[in-house]
Amino acid sequence: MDDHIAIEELKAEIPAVLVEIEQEISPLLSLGQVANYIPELSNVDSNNFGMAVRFIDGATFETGNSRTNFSIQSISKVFSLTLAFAILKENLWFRVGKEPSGNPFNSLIQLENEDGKPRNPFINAGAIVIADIISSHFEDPLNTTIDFIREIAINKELSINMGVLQSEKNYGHRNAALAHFMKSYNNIHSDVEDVLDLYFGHCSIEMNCFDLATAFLYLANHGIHPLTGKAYLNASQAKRLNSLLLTCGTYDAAGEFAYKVGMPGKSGVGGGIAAIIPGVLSVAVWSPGLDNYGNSLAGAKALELFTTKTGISIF
Ligand SMILES: NC(=O)CC[C@H](N)C(=O)O
Repeated sequence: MDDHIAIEELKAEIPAVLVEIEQEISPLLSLGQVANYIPELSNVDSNNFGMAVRFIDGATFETGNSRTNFSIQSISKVFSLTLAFAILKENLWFRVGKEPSGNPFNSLIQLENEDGKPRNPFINAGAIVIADIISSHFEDPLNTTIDFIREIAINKELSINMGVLQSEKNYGHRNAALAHFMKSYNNIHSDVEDVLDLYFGHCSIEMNCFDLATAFLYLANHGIHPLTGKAYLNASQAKRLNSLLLTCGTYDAAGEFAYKVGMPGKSGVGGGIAAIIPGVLSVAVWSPGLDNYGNSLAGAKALELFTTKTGISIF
């Protein structure tokens, strides 16, 4: 079938699919556990659910609380990796691996066995190394990172939630331990404090589903943002980043997520998940209740229903 016709038929289906998804996930909203390591996250109402789909031509479909801001947390690791990948290119992989960890995102154990080189850029240790690379490269790394995210989200208003940032710092002992441990292996070059400020800073940015779907469009379009024409990665780098999202984007549940959803995606403990289908669309979903792996329980189900009902996935 002609690609264009297939895409137009897909678009026509989506409003009804979103209605069905919202109905079907509703009993799941109470089953997840909202992140409770900082008060700002534990106070978020678990009944929230939002979803936004954006096609690379800009067509948009949304449902629920798709314009309510939430803490993007680890989804920000995709944006920081994009910046670091553009700086170091393939040399990046001397500092951080590209294998699934099979361990929780904040695990310390593997790091010791592997001499301070994190398994991949999406576990906390890996994202802290990425923050170090950005810290060493830019004069004002946090503002550079935020400006980059504002640019790809096409939203100048995006900002950090200062309450979340302060709590991340107050309760960030495990991340500090990871950073210091890697410093002992000389895999952190800047001051640990500066690196953690950047890491906590980008985790504390707030976005909504519409913003996130917009921001992921460059990954759905071979590295070029289709709505601005700006290139952030070349096609090979975009392929590689998407491969990492598929194998590592949802931590030790990445196999299950790939099996059920069939899209490269990234989750965060704020309950967001953003995913893409190359050449077609990006989709972001938000529901704060998490499963045992720290991924949005209803959010992952919504994405599974999305690919199942529409029949579209990367496979
Ligand atoms: N998985 C996540 O979203 C973790 C991010 C969180 N800020 C942390 O460092 O623990």
